[in-house]
Amino acid sequence: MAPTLSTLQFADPAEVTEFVVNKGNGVKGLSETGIKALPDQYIQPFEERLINKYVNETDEAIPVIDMSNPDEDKVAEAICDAAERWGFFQVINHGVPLDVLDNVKAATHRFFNLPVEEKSRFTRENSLSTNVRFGTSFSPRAEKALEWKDYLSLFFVSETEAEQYWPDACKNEALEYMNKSETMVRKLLEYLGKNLNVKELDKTKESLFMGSIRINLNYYPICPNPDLTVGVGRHSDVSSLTILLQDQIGGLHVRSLSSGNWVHVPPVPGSFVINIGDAMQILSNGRYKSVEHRVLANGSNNRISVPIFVNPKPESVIGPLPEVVANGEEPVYRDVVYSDYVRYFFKKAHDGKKTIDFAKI
Ligand SMILES: COc1cc(/C=C/C(=O)SCCNC(=O)CCNC(=O)[C@H](O)C(C)(C)COP(=O)(O)OP(=O)(O)OC[C@H]2O[C@@H](n3cnc4c(N)ncnc43)[C@H](O)[C@@H]2OP(=O)(O)O)ccc1O
Ligand SMILES: O=C(O)CCC(=O)C(=O)O
Ligand SMILES: [Fe+2]
Repeated sequence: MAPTLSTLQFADPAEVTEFVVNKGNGVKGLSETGIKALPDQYIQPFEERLINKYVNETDEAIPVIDMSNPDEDKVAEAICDAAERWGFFQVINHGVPLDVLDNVKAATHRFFNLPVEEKSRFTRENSLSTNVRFGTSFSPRAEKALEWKDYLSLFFVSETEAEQYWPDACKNEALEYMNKSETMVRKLLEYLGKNLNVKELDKTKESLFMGSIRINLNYYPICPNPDLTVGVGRHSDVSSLTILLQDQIGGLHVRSLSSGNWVHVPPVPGSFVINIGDAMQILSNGRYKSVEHRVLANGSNNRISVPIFVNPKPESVIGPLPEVVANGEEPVYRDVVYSDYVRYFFKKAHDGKKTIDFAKI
């Protein structure tokens, strides 16, 4: 039977961890007990909190790019410029049908609203596939302070594997979202590649830029003391490109490369937030920037987001592209096997931009 407010007592912090992490209730389960104060293990060090009054007043904003005429040179230029100067931008009129976005958002709520017994079938311990993982925070065993977020992570291997192992509550919608976004993803990579002297997305470039796909469904429940914690701590993604669908609640902040300010990414209906990941920063020898971002916890609303991480193939060796260093430019990064890079990322707590040091010469 599901625990109720009256039966739940968290006499000591270990009981919270047992309930949230080990029993699979997640922070959503904790939030729904009606808990009034943030448990100690979620209290972030002062400097990691993103209290509104400490976010600099700024009129900076990440670019919003209209892709209605994707073959216009100015669209490609705006995207490459944003990738160099911000590492982040939003796209509108991107060609992905809006009902596909609505459906995957509804499916995200459907999955997280399942009873804990159902969701727990997909925890690291129980999941029948290592490609499907329901979890909480980022890396609970490595973190000193936990993050106020639950997630379902789906690594795409094949339609057949997804059909067999992904949760029924969301698999069709997640697959459709992934498939219907492919044309836009190719277009974005084609623009970014051309600007690096990559003439076409041939098989080699395809496996470097978009050789594997992971979709995460993120759930940020209402938090009792949002100012003391974070939804997601400062990090950069390890992908080549991330396509993020957010709902109307807001809370994502990006570090401006020019000022160092934390800049809010306002929800724009029907848009995607696109960001450069570490793999693309490495392949472009630092021309495109994977930028620190983080998510505020929220005291009044539940929030969801659905990132598609477009990555190199796990076995790919990534380093600065020959096309980029052909003109004598010094490589800033060494060659690394992509799965080694990702394992290094997942094994430690979020730490801003430090993961990329793994590949620095
Ligand atoms: C969760 O909160 C997040 C996530 C993020 C993610 C940002 C990204 O950019 S994700 C894109 C990552 N790239 C890929 O997935 C493509 C390439 N994939 C691979 O190379 C491999 O699948 C692998 C990820 C390296 C896993 O390899 P494998 O040899 O099978 O090793 P495992 O034993 O399964 O995992 C090793 C270790 O990694 C951690 N881990 C694995 N998967 C996840 C996951 N989906 N979410 C969280 N952590 C994961 C885990 O520690 C594993 O060790 P365990 O002992 O715990 O099993 C950004 C921000 C966020 O807040
Ligand atoms: O939820 C968001 O807005 C961003 C989440 C994120 O940064 C991630 O999953 O990597
Ligand atoms: Fe991220």
